[in-house]
Amino acid sequence: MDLSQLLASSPNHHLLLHFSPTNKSLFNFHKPLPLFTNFNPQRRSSITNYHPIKSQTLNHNNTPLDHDDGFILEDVPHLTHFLPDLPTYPNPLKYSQAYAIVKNTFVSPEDVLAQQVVVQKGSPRGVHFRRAGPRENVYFKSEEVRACIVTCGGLCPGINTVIREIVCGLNYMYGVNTVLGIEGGYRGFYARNTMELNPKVVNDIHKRGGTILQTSRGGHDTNKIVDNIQDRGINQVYIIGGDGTQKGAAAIYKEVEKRRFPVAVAGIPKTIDNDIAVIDKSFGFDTAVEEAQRAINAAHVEVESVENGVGIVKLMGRYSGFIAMFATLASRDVDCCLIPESPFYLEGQGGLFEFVQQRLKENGHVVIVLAEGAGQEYVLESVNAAEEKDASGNKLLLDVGPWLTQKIKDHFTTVKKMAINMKYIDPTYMIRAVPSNAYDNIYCTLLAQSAVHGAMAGYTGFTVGPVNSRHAYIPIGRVTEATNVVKLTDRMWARLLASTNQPTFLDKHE
Ligand SMILES: Nc1ncnc2c1ncn2[C@@H]1O[C@H](COP(=O)(O)OP(=O)(O)OP(=O)(O)O)[C@@H](O)[C@H]1O
Ligand SMILES: O=P(O)(O)OC[C@H]1O[C@](O)(CO)[C@@H](O)[C@@H]1O
Ligand SMILES: [Mg+2]
Repeated sequence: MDLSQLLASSPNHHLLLHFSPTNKSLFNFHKPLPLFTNFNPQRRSSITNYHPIKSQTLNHNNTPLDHDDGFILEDVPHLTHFLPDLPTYPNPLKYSQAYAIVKNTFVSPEDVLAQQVVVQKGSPRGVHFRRAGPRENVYFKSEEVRACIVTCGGLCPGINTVIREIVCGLNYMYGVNTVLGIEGGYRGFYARNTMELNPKVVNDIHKRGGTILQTSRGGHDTNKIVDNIQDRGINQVYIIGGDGTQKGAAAIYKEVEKRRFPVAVAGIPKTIDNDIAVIDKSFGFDTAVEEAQRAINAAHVEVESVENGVGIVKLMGRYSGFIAMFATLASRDVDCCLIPESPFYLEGQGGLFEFVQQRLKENGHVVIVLAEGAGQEYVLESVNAAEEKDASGNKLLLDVGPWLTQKIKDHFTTVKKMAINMKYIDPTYMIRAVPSNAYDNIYCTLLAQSAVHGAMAGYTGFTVGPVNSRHAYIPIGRVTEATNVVKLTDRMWARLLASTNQPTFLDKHE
């Protein structure tokens, strides 16, 4: 039995597959753990803590060889899990000019990607995800597809490219003519209009930043959204957004499944903060880092042209300092990078004031890159503000930029009696409102095409994204269970410290 037959015959949504080298077929199906039968994103942590089953091969004395492959496939749901009689059709790509001479047009149902590629001899094979790409059979007739696209959460370079490539991918690869754009985020399903999308309408939208569909926070009402999906006869839903959006997508998928609708729900992860777990990097991040260089460069030019110049550049990053870290690593003009993951302090030995003074003495100027989520506890102390939330329930951050600017000014003028030239730059929205760069445009195309192939193949409740450079279908709960943050114990942060030679702020002396 091959995997596709197996999938079609299984009533379970999440299969735990276990590799056995003694088997001819790559996959040896084990009865799924009950945990996987009713997938609940809230319960994902127990899956993470799951200990791989040991495969025990008997030797010729009938005693088990202690041999642990530890292969785990964290699979995505398929429409046939709740609609077992769903008809299937040959993939139209079989007749596509584009794929005419491609050696392997279709991804083998047995192709998977390893989450960990750095392993030791003898280590368990670990977690794998299903490889993204076109499948030999599809579960939709092209002329019957009614797809929709929605964009939610904050902006990010490349959203329009993803929209464009979903529309063009559906049309050019699968002959789909009906694609609706849902306007204004999740609430647009029930409170706004839709727009018709076709290759002509989306032709040059990738040249613009933002989203032609508009976006919003809050307003997610699962029942109203799924009612609307039903009323409009939509059978493929493409949802572009960050961690909050993906949680919303998981809820939509669950409701669709409960109602047993033949609707594929595909998530495309979007976040300027690069805070989505599992995937290598989020689209638009590269563009944002590049755009941040312009602000850092401006700060550097300003401060090196005056006496005792202090430049501060505030960049986005609520809980994850990736933009600040990568922008710093790329620039070489940054003296110190402050991120939410690495607490800092101002006064005393090893503090920021001491460091600024030292760099002013050595170089005559200093540039600080500050992630917006850094030092929130200090700002809170100084302004004593009540906690506010946005419409989606995300905590609204206090503005650390002006706070730090003032602190440094006060310290040098009143304590050190030293004149400094402060230049504060806040390009936060500018770095995410630009169109995507060449790299991100290609990345967005791959994401969009992978999402289209996955939905056409009947997968649902999945997020698409690169895992170790290859695109995979990932269960939505897997990308929302944790936030991707800069790990101070990883080498990347050490590389930054080695490059800027800034204080680590680890040894505060009270
Ligand atoms: N737990 C949740 N369940 C259902 N819907 C949610 C959930 N969290 C957020 N949403 C919805 O998802 C949409 C976007 O969420 P949010 O504003 O948090 O942005 P995001 O997708 O996380 O993107 P980003 O953080 O990159 O701006 C909103 O419409 C919000 O109502
Ligand atoms: O667009 P808003 O609602 O001002 O939100 C800004 C937030 O969105 C993000 O860009 C994430 O999308 C954060 O970096 C930032 O804090
Ligand atoms: Mg978010």
